[in-house]
Amino acid sequence: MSSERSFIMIKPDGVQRNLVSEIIGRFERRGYKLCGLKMVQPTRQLAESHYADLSERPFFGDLCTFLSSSPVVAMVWAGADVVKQGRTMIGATDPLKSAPGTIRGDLALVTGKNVIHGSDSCENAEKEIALWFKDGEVCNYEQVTAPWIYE
Ligand SMILES: Nc1ncnc2c1ncn2[C@@H]1O[C@H](COP(=O)(O)OP(=O)(O)OP(=O)(O)O)[C@@H](O)[C@H]1O
Repeated sequence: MSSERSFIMIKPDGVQRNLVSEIIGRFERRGYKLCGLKMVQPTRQLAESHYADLSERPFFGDLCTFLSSSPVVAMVWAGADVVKQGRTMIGATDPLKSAPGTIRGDLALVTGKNVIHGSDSCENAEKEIALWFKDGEVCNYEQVTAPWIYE
């Protein structure tokens, strides 16, 4: 059983479009364990910190304005290979290049409104969890269904 964790965020468009249960359901049904969840309207500063790696890109300002424009659902999911598998479930950055069956391939059309974020490495996942969650807000518990999910 893996303790790997990923930071997954339903962006403002996903919340406004009532896609929260659809997205959470996909991670639940896959077998992943929900360890943290909160709704928050990010400050501009939090949005800029989250996307700091993109600060030199021309779309950085618009991206941070968008992320702080409305509430998001911030989550921690745990389980086997969750960082890579989460990215696969999410699909390509450009929804038009995302395969059907992926979240973006099924639910989005443009890069600037691609409904969800997922960590791109285990190291970044832990950094993002520390940025978005305070101590005590993320739970570490035994998933009673684990023996029915893992060998
Ligand atoms: N060329 C672009 N024009 C406008 N927005 C962009 C562009 N490229 C990326 N973005 C936005 O910035 C976000 C972060 O870009 P990144 O390259 O890290 O893609 P990603 O890892 O698929 O997305 P995320 O970090 O949100 O999971 C994208 O999800 C998208 O919303």
